[in-house]
Amino acid sequence: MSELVFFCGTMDCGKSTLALQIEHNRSARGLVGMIFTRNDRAGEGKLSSRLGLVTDAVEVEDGADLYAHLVDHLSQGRRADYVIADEAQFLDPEQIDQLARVVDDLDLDVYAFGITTDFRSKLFPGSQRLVELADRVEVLQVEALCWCGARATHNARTVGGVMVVEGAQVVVGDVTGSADEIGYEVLCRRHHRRRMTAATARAAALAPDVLPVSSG
Ligand SMILES: Nc1ncnc2c1ncn2[C@@H]1O[C@H](COP(=O)(O)OP(=O)(O)O)[C@@H](O)[C@H]1O
Ligand SMILES: Cc1cn([C@H]2C[C@H](O)[C@@H](COP(=O)(O)O)O2)c(=O)[nH]c1=O
Repeated sequence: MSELVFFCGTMDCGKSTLALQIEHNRSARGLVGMIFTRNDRAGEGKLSSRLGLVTDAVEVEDGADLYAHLVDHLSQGRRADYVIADEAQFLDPEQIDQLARVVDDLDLDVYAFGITTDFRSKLFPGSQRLVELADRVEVLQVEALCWCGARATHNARTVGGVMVVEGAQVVVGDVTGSADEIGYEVLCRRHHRRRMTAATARAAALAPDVLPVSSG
């Protein structure tokens, strides 16, 4: 029985690496995958991991019909034995419905990978639809860590290391942003709520004691 599986986690927890491993293991056995992505940091039509691996993929455009894309592909006599969709948080809810239809009507496994929540800890619409429709939701086991050592569960957007809470939902970027550009940092919930990033925690630790010291 084919399935729609949503592999999720914070940024930088190994989702794209797992997508590439699934692709590698299946193609090593002669299977052919249809790989979708959207807004990968490596550029259009790429699925890339921070471990340095990258593969070609179909860039999903606004309004593209993923079910129709597969039907066209198959009716041209070309193969697709399974589907991978990386950066699935950027897909429209309708496109997630199309992926569910690929599972049900074309009997192909669909493996979707993405972050569930944005920098304000709100669900991305595509991820919400995946949680609603997936046969299985798998949280990645290699956990990313907050600067405090706790499991990172939230994605913060930063400018110069300082967490921001205003802005567009979609801004492509990385967890290694330079000082003045928009970047991201994964945090535990406590530090996301307190807007305390590694940089602001470091600055607070270095600041002179704010409590008055008096002998009386
Ligand atoms: N130099 C490295 N050595 C070992 N593992 C690394 C290295 N750089 C990155 N990683 C691993 O890659 C993970 C990020 O993988 P990636 O697939 O790009 O994440 P995601 O798609 O979830 O954002 C990190 O959490 C870490 O486990
Ligand atoms: C939190 C958050 C992230 N993004 C972007 C930043 C990256 O380009 C991707 C996540 O990629 P990864 O492979 O999981 O690291 O999403 C965004 O646009 N908006 C956000 O709020």
